[in-house]
Amino acid sequence: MQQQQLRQQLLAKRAAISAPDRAAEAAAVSEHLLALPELQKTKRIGSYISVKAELPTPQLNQRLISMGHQLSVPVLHPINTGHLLFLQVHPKTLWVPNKYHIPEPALQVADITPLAHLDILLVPLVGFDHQGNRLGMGGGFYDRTLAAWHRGAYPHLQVIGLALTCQQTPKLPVNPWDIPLNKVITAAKVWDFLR
Ligand SMILES: Nc1nc2c(c(=O)[nH]1)N(C=O)[C@@H](CNc1ccc(C(=O)N[C@@H](CCC(=O)O)C(=O)O)cc1)CN2
Ligand SMILES: Nc1ncnc2c1ncn2[C@@H]1O[C@H](COP(=O)(O)OP(=O)(O)OP(=O)(O)O)[C@@H](O)[C@H]1O
Repeated sequence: MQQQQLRQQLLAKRAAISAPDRAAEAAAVSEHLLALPELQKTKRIGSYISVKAELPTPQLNQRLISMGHQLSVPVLHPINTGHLLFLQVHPKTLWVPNKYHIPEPALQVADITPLAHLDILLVPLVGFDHQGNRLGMGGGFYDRTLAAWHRGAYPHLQVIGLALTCQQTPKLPVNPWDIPLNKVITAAKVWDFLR
């Protein structure tokens, strides 16, 4: 199947999940994540602000902050088009919608967290397969932003996808620029992809 067709099919499946089911899956995913050994010490964590039918992150993000983790979220890079910057979230953060209507922190240089400083990056996805391949919204933002990581630039960084169960698919078509994930967490389990 064509990648775009597959994306539409997976987006439709995701949109068909009821709000209570979505919330229940998010709660289960949060429990799995927070139980990981690497989360037992405070870390610098990159997350995302969920929109529409994505696995919801508001409660998870709030819990990560209240546990003392330092939280950053993506901003569309103002200069390096197609890349993401991560900005730390704090009580005084001003939120502005980006061109996709996703809230992001107003750009403040002091809040920039270089990718190299993050320990864990939680990424949204449209689909994933059993080899850790990821299908996103089609902007290539995470692929571009993580290209240096994939070449070994910051080996301590773990990239973890958060997903609804219906987002798994047996095999995704893989493009040369696609960046595979270390783990994907669904309500039922933590998928570990050895690299
Ligand atoms: N919550 C969240 N944040 C994220 C991403 C994401 O997938 N989810 N991204 C992952 O890369 C980046 C933004 N990339 C995106 C690329 C395309 C579309 C998009 O096409 N969205 C709508 C149209 C939105 C609108 O204009 O209302 C669409 O479904 O067609 C959205 C985000 C960074 N932040
Ligand atoms: N490292 C890169 N350098 C240049 N272009 C890239 C790179 N990675 C991806 N792209 C471009 O981005 C476009 C979208 O890629 P793709 O469909 O794989 O995005 P995605 O992973 O689904 O999206 P996202 O990461 O934003 O959720 C492709 O046309 C591809 O050419």
